[in-house]
Amino acid sequence: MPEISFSPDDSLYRDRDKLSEDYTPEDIVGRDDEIQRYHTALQPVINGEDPNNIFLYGKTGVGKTAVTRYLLNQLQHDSETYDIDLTTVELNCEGLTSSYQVAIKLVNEFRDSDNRLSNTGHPMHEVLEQLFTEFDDTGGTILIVLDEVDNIGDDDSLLYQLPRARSNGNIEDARLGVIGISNDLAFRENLRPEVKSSLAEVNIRFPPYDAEELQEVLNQRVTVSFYEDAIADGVIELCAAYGAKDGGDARKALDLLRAAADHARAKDATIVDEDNVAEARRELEREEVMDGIADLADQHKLSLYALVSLQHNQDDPSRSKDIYERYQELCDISHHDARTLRRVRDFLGEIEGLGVIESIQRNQGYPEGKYNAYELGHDEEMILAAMSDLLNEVGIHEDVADVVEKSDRISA
Ligand SMILES: Nc1ncnc2c1ncn2[C@@H]1O[C@H](COP(=O)(O)OP(=O)(O)OP(=O)(O)O)[C@@H](O)[C@H]1O
Repeated sequence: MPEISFSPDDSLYRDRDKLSEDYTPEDIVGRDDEIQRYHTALQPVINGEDPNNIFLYGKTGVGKTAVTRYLLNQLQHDSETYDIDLTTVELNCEGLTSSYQVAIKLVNEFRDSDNRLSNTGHPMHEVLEQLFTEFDDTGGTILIVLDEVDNIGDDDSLLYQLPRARSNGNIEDARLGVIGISNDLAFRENLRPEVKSSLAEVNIRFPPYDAEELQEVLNQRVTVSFYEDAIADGVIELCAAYGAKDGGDARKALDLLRAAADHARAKDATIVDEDNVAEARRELEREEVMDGIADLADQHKLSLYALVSLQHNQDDPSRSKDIYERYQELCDISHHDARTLRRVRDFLGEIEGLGVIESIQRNQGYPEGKYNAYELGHDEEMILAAMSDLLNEVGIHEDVADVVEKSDRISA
């Protein structure tokens, strides 16, 4: 073993952790209107009145969670000044797909480890009773933040019960407010009217950031994360443009900046430059495409596999009827039911939406008319590596045997 392989290197980063998801920025920039509305909606807490139920919605990475943490920290601080007894509980509902599961988690948020409810085997009304008891025992004002609340799906009875708990006499000694957060815009629309009216007393929409706002977010984070002059001109603009193009997403912009800085650090550079950003961007886009392929359903993967295997030995784009023939062959081998040509065309359209393949419209003239042909939008090695699970199941088509060997090395 070499004497020393890892050693601390901090010539670039002042504090890299401040670029991470877990860090709550001390200052929130570019969300003044939303903060003002949110602040107003939380004001009853400081007045010792019943809190509003608040619903925040907007796409991913637009600051819903960051602004919530920022304002609740502030509220907690100010409550102490005015002797208000405030308890806040933040629960991320990812993976919690029913009211029952969320209710159990909430009960457990109020309990210590030797007193927690197990995940199954309790009638819902008992879980609710225990939850209401926890609220009353805690007393004062309780704010429950349910982040990614759309995970709860159609089984939303808890979202009906919580806002009504006090008026229905289920709790007496506590004032309860619910803050629901969602990036699934359809979820709010599809809530039952009686849930919508109580859960979403105050609605606050978080719009996507524009490039200028993202520059503000990045600049603010640069000052706490990097040493002075560590970021070359143009870097912030590039990262902001990337986030703005991709849904006005601050997380994307920050992730790109961090990835670019990691590239610079790996080269022992003391400045992050535009080349580092370009390199990091290629890498992030590649990861995104690979994740997109890995998440495809088997039928989509079979259609894609058919195209990859055809394209390996030809320069011209493949016609859907040829792709379909190869697809049927692959379905036969792997005992999947083959769908119709029309469905396979739909699958190819969806895969095109991920940027994995590209379609080209051809016109053959009479009698064939117009048709779509497809080619790959990324290297075949990468695509095959991303669907190695299907390859294990279907086996390796002879046309791509040499590529698979290479892609195994990529995914390893
Ligand atoms: N206005 C802002 N100022 C500073 N940092 C911000 C701002 N908005 C977002 N961020 C940062 O961007 C990242 C994503 O933001 P956040 O988690 O709040 O988004 P979100 O809208 O809750 O997204 P999701 O719905 O995916 O959870 C976090 O690291 C957050 O700190």
